[in-house]
Amino acid sequence: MTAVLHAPANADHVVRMTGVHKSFGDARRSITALHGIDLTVRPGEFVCLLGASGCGKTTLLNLIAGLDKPSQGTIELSGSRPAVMFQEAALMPWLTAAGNVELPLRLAGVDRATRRERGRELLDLVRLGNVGGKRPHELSGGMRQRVALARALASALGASDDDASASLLLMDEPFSALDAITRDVLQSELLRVWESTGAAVVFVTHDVREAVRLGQRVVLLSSRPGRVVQEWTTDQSTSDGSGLVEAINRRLREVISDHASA
Ligand SMILES: Nc1ncnc2c1ncn2[C@@H]1O[C@H](COP(=O)(O)OP(=O)(O)OP(=O)(O)O)[C@@H](O)[C@H]1O
Repeated sequence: MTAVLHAPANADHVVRMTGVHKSFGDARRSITALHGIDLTVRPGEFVCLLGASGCGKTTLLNLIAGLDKPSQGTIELSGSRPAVMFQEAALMPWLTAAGNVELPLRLAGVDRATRRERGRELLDLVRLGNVGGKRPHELSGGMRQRVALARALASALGASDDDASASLLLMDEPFSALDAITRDVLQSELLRVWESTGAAVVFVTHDVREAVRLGQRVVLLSSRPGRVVQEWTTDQSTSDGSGLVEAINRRLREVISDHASA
């Protein structure tokens, strides 16, 4: 069975994937990118998807985002369509930072006064309240990613935070093109923004440290075809996470070498 379903608004999950397979190509030359994925993300949860290059992380996000359809299995979504943020900010160069943040609201038919106010609020949230009038080429890479985050929040949350519990933000290696210092700053900014909005986040990365720092749960995918190999719950209150980073790195190395010798 293949289906993308809509769960009731008060569901105990923002997305539930059951037995999801994804293949590309035709019967003669087919690539299986994902094999039997079962994954549930609860409202407000922060889940990191970790795996080696080519294991199907982006494919999985695209399926949740509705940008592609599963070959088999079901994907149940509650709330509205998830918002996506990519490695590149992909801002509209002719719009100001504020104009970019307001764009999803404009497309959703939100009136001008409300979207101006909401745009300002979201730019303030990502600490860019003073650059709303600048265009993307006038901003640093880190600032552009902050604008992209504010725009994704506008798309996920809409004109107010009232229904944030059903919102889902999908992030595909959003900080991997940034230098280490900017990445570190943006990771803590993202945690602050996540805590203040209450939206759920699915964050794709191949960086174990980043996954452990950000996620409440880290889900490891095998090399292609991607399957869920193991999951860890992080408990950031009791340790600095270094033991967990080491354990996940060990498992990741095993997964990669199993694949190389298969
Ligand atoms: N549209 C497509 N047509 C054919 N093959 C595809 C398509 N999209 C992805 N693939 C293949 O599916 C597999 C998974 O790709 P995907 O981009 O999801 O991996 P990934 O884990 O996100 O990789 P990376 O970390 O390098 O970005 C790869 O082998 C890729 O070549």
